[in-house]
Amino acid sequence: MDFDTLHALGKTELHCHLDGSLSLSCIRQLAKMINRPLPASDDALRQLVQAPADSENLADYLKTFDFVAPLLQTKKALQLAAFDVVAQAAEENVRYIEIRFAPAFSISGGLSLSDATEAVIEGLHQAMTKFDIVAKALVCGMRQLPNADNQAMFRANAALLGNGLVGGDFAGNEADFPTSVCAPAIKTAQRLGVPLTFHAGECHCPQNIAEAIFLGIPRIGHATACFDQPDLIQKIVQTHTTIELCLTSNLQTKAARSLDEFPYQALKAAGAAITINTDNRTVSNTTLTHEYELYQTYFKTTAADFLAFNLNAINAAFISEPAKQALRNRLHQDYAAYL
Ligand SMILES: O=c1[nH]cnc2c1ncn2[C@@H]1O[C@H](CO)[C@@H](O)[C@H]1O
Ligand SMILES: [Zn+2]
Repeated sequence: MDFDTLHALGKTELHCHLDGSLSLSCIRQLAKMINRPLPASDDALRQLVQAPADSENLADYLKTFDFVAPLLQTKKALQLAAFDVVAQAAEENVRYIEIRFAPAFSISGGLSLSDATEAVIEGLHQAMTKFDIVAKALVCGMRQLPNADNQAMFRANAALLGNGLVGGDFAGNEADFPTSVCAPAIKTAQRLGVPLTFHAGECHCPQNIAEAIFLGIPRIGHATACFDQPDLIQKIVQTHTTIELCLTSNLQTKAARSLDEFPYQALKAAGAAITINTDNRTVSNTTLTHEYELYQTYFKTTAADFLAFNLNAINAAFISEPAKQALRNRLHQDYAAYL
């Protein structure tokens, strides 16, 4: 399929970070609101908000997020940001998206941990009235924060579940803070009834994936380190764990040092539930359409495969069964001409 066809096809995305996906025009608007000077040329700005080409690891990649954090400290800013990311997704015919962000990174201006989420939800709702898309929010605990902080974040947000907020995640510094360190906060989120996904396997550490599955987490972001671990892949399949693959991001963080270390082929051959995601549209300089094009080029992924991955995403989405059925019907229509 050519790029225009991939662009026009209906798509779904489970793994997209708000702060890593702001358009340059939104970044300019938010910077203006706090009188922060930015380079005049978009090329120069892009250099500041994209991961450096020579990122050596996840920690390097994550440094890029420091640039945007000061821009996301008011309700208005978070609302505009959420609207902006949904607009980008809708433009490339994403029908369902879950957008994640870390409330703990948006409280330095006086917002509470739930104010921040309410503002994001407001932006998502505004975008849904304007565009043909369903957009939901996930709140991220951060691995490097104390468990008490992540527990407080999930407690503060649990009351918003079902009203635009549909679940939680853990992101951040995986190399120094393995899954076991986060277990107390994971268990708190689970006790509060927060459906969870979880970043794991981005630092050549299959154990972090295994532990997350052992803790009962049904979705794993990345899971890159399973590429050469057949027993772990079997575990992923047996437990029906859904994997949120992020190809471009993995090549940048060196989670996969080459395409051979990307787990797509191994997971697909084993029959695992895989999904295609951008991770960070701006930091990784990508779109979902571009990711599809890469899979087609590198792995000969077909329209039938893309449909199956989208249905996997719908199955794993943190929404009601009737909402899932409506999205499935839509996707079947979208792909019918290409099967
Ligand atoms: O690929 C990733 N792995 C781990 N953490 C990430 C990744 N992308 C973004 N974040 C982290 O998640 C926070 C909330 O959106 C971001 O601020 C960033 O620190
Ligand atoms: Zn991520």
